[in-house]
Amino acid sequence: MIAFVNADLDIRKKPIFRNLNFTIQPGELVYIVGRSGSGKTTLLKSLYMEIKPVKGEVIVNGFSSRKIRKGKIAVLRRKLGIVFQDFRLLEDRNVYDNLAFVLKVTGTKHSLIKEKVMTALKEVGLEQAAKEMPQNLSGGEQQRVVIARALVGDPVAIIADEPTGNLDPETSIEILEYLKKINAKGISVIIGTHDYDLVRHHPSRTLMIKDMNLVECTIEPAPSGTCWHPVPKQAAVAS
Ligand SMILES: Nc1ncnc2c1ncn2[C@@H]1O[C@H](COP(=O)(O)OP(=O)(O)OP(=O)(O)O)[C@@H](O)[C@H]1O
Repeated sequence: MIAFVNADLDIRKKPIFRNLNFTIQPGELVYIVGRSGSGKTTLLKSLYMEIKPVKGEVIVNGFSSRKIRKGKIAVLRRKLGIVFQDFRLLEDRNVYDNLAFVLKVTGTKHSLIKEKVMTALKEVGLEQAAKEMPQNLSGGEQQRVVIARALVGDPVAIIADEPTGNLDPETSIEILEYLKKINAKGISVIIGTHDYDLVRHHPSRTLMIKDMNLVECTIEPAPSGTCWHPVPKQAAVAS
């Protein structure tokens, strides 16, 4: 479970969020949407405690930002799979070793590594690519490897920051399908994105950044019907 309680988030003393109060239940798929610079990355970073609230707290999987000790942040992060827009795969290792690396540094028993890596690769349909070097794969395939890497440690939640930012629209939808499949297993998925088209294709709970806070919203067509905009829930009901 994720809970923000009266939380203020700053970046270098610049206020980004004020008085955040919301929860995400286990197993939810939630989009965080907002224009460039509104604070999507900041919010996602606070989930893995790279940024801590300057006031109030965020509680993630039982760890409070107010109480967590430095050593426990690594423990929390092991239960979170993190997916970035720019993949961040190790280019000097093949796909298998990129995943195995995560398990080795977290002290997984040697005898379990192969099975866990191959199971995660199967989840994203890439078991045949285990021996490939990441740079020989397409962008969409690399992002699927990143998703497998995020899954390999049996996370309670996947946190994805613009996971489709470098991909074409069709591949983006495919990536979302993999994330939805993972979510169907009960793993929470939190996605920061400004790709409203993607949200429209795979609708789910959507939180929009507005006035340094988050409002529940629905992705609705603009009057022209050609562009899609987030509409705050109350306004959507009224119209
Ligand atoms: N290292 C930094 N130093 C100073 N300001 C920063 C830094 N990182 C982010 N910011 C500022 O904090 C605000 C929120 O940034 P953030 O990256 O969270 O937004 P975002 O919604 O994820 O943007 P984008 O969609 O462009 O990635 C922005 O105004 C940004 O300029």
